[in-house]
Amino acid sequence: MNIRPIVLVADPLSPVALAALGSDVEVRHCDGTDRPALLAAVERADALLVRSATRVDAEVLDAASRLKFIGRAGVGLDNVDVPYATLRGVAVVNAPAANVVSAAEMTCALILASARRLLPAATALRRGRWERPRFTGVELSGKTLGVIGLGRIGTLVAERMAAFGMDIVAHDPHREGGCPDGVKLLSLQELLHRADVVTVHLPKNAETIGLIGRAELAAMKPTAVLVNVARGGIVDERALHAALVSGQISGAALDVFDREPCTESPLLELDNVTPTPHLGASTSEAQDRAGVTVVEAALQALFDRPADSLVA
Ligand SMILES: NC(=O)c1ccc[n+]([C@@H]2O[C@H](COP(=O)([O-])OP(=O)(O)OC[C@H]3O[C@@H](n4cnc5c(N)ncnc54)[C@H](O)[C@@H]3O)[C@@H](O)[C@H]2O)c1
Ligand SMILES: O=C(O)CC[C@@H](O)C(=O)O
Repeated sequence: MNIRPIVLVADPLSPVALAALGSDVEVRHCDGTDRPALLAAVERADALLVRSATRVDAEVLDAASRLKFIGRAGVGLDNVDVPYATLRGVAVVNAPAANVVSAAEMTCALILASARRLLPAATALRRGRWERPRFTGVELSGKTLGVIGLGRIGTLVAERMAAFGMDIVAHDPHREGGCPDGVKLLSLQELLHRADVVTVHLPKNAETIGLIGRAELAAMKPTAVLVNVARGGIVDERALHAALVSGQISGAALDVFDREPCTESPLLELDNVTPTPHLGASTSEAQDRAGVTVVEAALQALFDRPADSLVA
C-alpha cells in the first residue's frame, strides 16, 4: 500500500493553494483555534499549514511526533515557536513577500478613512443622519507620516502615502542599507513629536511588545492618528484607550488586537477608532501567493523535489 504523507491545514487557505497540494499528499483539515481538535489532528501530520490564527507552541510540537514541516502562509511568525520547532528538527517556512502589498494598501485605506472620518460618517448616515459639519476631515497633503518599522510593508506605505503629498519620517534602528529617497530617519521620540499619522509596521517580539505605551502616546500630537496593521500587543491597548478618551491623540485605526478574535473591547466602542478584524492580508491575490508559497515549500520538504515541478 502506498502511504501518502499527511498535510494538515489548520487555517483557511486559498482554493488555489489547496489545489496546488495535488494528489501525492493526503490533505486533512482542522480548526486550529480548537485546541483539542488541533492536538489530536497534528499527531499524525507530516506537514502543518497555518495562517495567523493557529498557535503552534511547544504543546502542539510535542504532540506532533511525525511533523517535518510548518508552513506559515503569511509574514508574522509570532504564532509559531520557531526556536522549539528548530530544536525538534521541524522546518518552518513563511511567505515574507506574499501579502505585503495587500497589507500596505490596507494601511493606506485606514489612513484615508481616519482622515475623512469615513466609518462614523457612514454609520450615522445608515442611521438616517445627514451630518455634514460633524464629519469635516483633514487633508493628508502636507502632513507628516511617521513609519515605525521601515521594512517591506513600511516602505510600501511610505511610497504610497508620499504620492498623497505626505512628508515621510521613519524610525528603524535595525534597518540595513540606505533609506528610500525622501524618507528621513528619526529617533522614536522625534517621530512621535512630529508625525500627524503614526503607522506601525514591526514584527511582534520581546523588543516590540508594548513599544507604543503611555509615554509614547503622550509624546504624540493631540491631532495625531495611530494606525496599527502589524500586531496587537505592540500598542498597549489600555494606554491607547485612555489616550483616545482623554483627547491626548485624535484617533486610531486598528487591524490587529492583543487577543484575537477581538469582538469585545472598550476600543471597539469609541467613535474615533476604525477597527477591522485582521484583514491586512485578506485579498485573493495575497492569499493565493501566500498559500502557494508554503505549499511549494511543503512539497519540497516532504518529497525532496524541486518546487517548480510540483505546482501547476
Ligand atoms: N495585518 C496583517 O494582516 C498583516 C499582514 C502582513 C504582515 N503583518 C505584520 O506586519 C509586520 C511587518 O511586516 P514586514 O513585512 O514589513 O516585515 P519586515 O521584516 O520587512 O519589516 C519590519 C521592520 O521593522 C524593523 N524593526 C524591528 N524592530 C524594530 C524596533 N524595535 N523599532 C523600529 N523598527 C524595528 C526591522 O528593522 C524591519 O525593517 C509583520 O511582522 C507582521 O506581524 C500584518
Ligand atoms: O492571513 C492571515 O492570517 C494574516 C497574516 C498576516 O498577519 C501576516 O503576518 O502575514
